[in-house]
Amino acid sequence: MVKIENLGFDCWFKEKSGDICGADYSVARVAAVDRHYFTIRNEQGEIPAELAGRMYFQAGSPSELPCVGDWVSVQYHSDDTYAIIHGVFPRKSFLRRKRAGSEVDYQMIAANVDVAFIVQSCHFDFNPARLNRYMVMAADGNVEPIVILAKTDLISHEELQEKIAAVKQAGITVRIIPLSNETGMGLDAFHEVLLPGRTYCLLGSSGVGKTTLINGLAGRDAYATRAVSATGEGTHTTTRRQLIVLDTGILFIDTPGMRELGMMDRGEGIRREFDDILELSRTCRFSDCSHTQESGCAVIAAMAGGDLSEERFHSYVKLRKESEFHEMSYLDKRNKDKLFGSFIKKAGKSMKRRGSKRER
Ligand SMILES: Nc1nc2c(ncn2[C@@H]2O[C@H](COP(=O)(O)OP(=O)(O)OP(=O)(O)O)[C@@H](O)[C@H]2O)c(=O)[nH]1
Ligand SMILES: [Zn+2]
Repeated sequence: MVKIENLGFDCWFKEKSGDICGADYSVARVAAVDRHYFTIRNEQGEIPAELAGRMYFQAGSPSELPCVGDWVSVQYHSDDTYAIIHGVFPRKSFLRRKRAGSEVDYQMIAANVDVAFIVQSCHFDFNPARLNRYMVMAADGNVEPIVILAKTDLISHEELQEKIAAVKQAGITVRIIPLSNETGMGLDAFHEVLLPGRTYCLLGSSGVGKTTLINGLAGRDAYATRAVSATGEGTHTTTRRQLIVLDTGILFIDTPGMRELGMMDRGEGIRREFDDILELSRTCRFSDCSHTQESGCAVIAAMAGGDLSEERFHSYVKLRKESEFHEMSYLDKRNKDKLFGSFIKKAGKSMKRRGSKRER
């Protein structure tokens, strides 16, 4: 059986127990969140959980509600098969990002992450400015960043030295681990960083080799999907495990928010990389020009005149489609979050339900 300390509950959190956890409460860690459905991890394993209705009322914003990695105080019910979360511990560190269009509203991505590996592939993905944005995010949340330059097998030794120099040139002074899942180079250095009871995450664009790295440590089913029963309503939802405990006692967090971060980033990259096309499209006759058949389309004119290659335009269209898809799914979720009121309504109902059970 693992102890709560093995899950990362160290002195820092213990000191705060008095304020958060009364005698009737136990401590557990949030392992997955899917809207109102929580999965918590304790010494025994994973248990579905629900927030006490009071928590919805007391939270000033959604970012104060528990997220993956948070330590929470809970009470167990139904022979310990189900838990109610009553409080959240202060966060030692966190990863969050500003919600689009807001200066003050944040989306929590994960809490209590000790080290974030910021992964870029040496090949197409390499971009020191983007690395720096991740560095800022880590610093904002008190998370230690380590840079991984992945897929070193795709470039020469000299090119790798240039890339490392470029990272340092960009003002990044943290540790850099060049590695390749293909040749095994650098994997030892990566493994040496990992300590039992500490929590890690991998941040970076899609396709840079994050999953391959984790699978190398954990075996294929580390993040396997698991059914979590939705409490009370008699429905079921399926949540991918977001906090995993490896056999070696090392903890990894991988949340949908982290994936979206990598995707969004790609959108930004596209805007920068294809700024010539964006510039052109500003001079199209119609502001919503699709650049396929419209008269007065500056993009079509540029292609006809040989100023823009069709190939370049097609790769722009392809990448934009991908990134729009991911940004849309993000907006979708954001809108759901905006319905914070519906959270509260639901909480009210579940409070009433529990209240009426007690009266019986
Ligand atoms: N050449 C090379 N290819 C690699 C390396 N590591 C992973 N790949 C390949 O790169 C592709 C993407 O790897 P993943 O591990 O799925 O990348 P990811 O970052 O998890 O991507 P998402 O799951 O989309 O976030 C796969 O086809 C891997 O086989 C490497 O070190 N060198
Ligand atoms: Zn056009």
